[in-house]
Amino acid sequence: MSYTLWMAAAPVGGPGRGSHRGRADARSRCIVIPRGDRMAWVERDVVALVDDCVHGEIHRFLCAEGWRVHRATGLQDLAKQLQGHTFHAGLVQLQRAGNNRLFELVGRQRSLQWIALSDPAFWRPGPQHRNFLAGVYDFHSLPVDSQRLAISLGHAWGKGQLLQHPEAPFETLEEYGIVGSSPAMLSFAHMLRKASKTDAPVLIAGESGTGKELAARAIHDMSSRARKPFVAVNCGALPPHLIQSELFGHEKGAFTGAHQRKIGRIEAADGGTLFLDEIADLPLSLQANLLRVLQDKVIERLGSTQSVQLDIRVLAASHVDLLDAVAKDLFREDLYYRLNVVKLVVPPLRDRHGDIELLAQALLDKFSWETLGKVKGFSQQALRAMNQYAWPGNVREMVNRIRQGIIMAEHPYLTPEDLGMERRAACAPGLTLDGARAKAEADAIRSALRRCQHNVSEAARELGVSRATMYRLLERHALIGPSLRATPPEALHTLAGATERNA
Ligand SMILES: Nc1ncnc2c1ncn2[C@@H]1O[C@H](COP(=O)(O)OP(=O)(O)OP(=O)(O)O)[C@@H](O)[C@H]1O
Repeated sequence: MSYTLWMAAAPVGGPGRGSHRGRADARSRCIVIPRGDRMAWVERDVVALVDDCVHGEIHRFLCAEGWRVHRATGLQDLAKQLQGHTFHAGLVQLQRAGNNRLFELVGRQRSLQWIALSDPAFWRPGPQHRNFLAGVYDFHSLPVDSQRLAISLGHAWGKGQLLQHPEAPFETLEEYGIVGSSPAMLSFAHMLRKASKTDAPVLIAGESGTGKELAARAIHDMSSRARKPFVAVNCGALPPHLIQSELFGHEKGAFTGAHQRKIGRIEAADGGTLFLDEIADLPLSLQANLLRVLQDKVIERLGSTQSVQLDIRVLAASHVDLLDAVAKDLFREDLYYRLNVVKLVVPPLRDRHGDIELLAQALLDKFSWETLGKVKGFSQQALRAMNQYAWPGNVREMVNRIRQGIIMAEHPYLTPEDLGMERRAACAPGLTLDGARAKAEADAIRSALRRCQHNVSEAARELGVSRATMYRLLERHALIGPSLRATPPEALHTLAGATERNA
């Protein structure tokens, strides 16, 4: 059975009730949804773990609004009810049962959307609640505003119903911290799930900050190696003179300063998954050694002639086009084909239509505890600015902007200025898509530079690009002002040249 999409946003009893195409029928405890020329009747159940007082407050109201409330008497009863019935929405009171077993139980439910009721005087989120907070659909302070609860319960139920729908071909990756339900992300999630079922190497491509490392982690967590180590190595961040010993380890006395045996990162991943991020930055000399690891699953520590047999799965990521690097003799072709058995491409944020608000809200939920919930949401202007922006630094840029906004905000609703997005970021009429992207990119760079007092390295970090890429972008957008010209021109060229490989 399938329902029209707007059903998820058709709360019962909220403001504008008469204008909604769905209406509640309290006697039959159903929501009435017109589908084409006929009506569909859908029963709406909600499971609730709340104390007597809250139950008394909400039970009558929710029943009158057409909800069937299944009250759990405790954690065990909740677990039993969840096993015996498919719920799309749940209510959980945090002050009463805010313990780890509850958070675990709540986090395990895939499609069920939870609404948390809490009394801020009794329950305050801490860092250990991050995952839980990111997974909860909505929060309400006690005493409950019934009208608002009915609205968000309607939304939560609709979302849960859509996610649980047996005909839905794709599932999101939210349980792995990857937010997004746009068609591009659902299709990516579908492929990622398939990739996780094998032991084959996976090459994860995608622009900087799109979530390649998160994707690698999700593949590992879904795989049969989930209980074994996940070792991530950023090949671009290792100093060239240390890279071999970092990756392969060394024996005592292998070189001056090698006072004791050291297990390298590859060996540390034995039994689990080795994730090689920014693989294009691996020097050619080490690419040959890595090829051997992939082919024979053996390594030799520096200073040793003994081979160590390993059982590892290799995942690699790159934001540069590796085939292009192969064509330029910067990357070994044989290694490329060894790594590229399965290829996943993480879509850039600008192509994830519909995900911007979802992601922004999830990030706000994740980070707002840092200021004890001082920030409640986004202003309409901020949402518009975010939706119109090209996000050259992808999700990482969004993370940075929202964190900064939360810290700097003077009001409960973040404005475009709090996010470092000027209102004029909106597209000017007559601008082509490429023109709009270029303009947005230049605006983002200007704002980042301003925020970082024109410190190029810091601004590059904030935007999620390398320093070399940053210089190339500065040149492209003619943004190299007097303060930046302090960098010697030859250094600029070297950097820009290096970037051709990277960007
Ligand atoms: N879909 C997502 N949902 C929630 N957070 C995300 C998502 N994608 C990325 N992030 C967050 O964005 C930041 C950047 O993600 P990540 O490091 O995985 O990107 P990357 O593509 O590996 O970047 P790079 O190419 O620079 O290595 C991290 O803080 C990550 O948690």
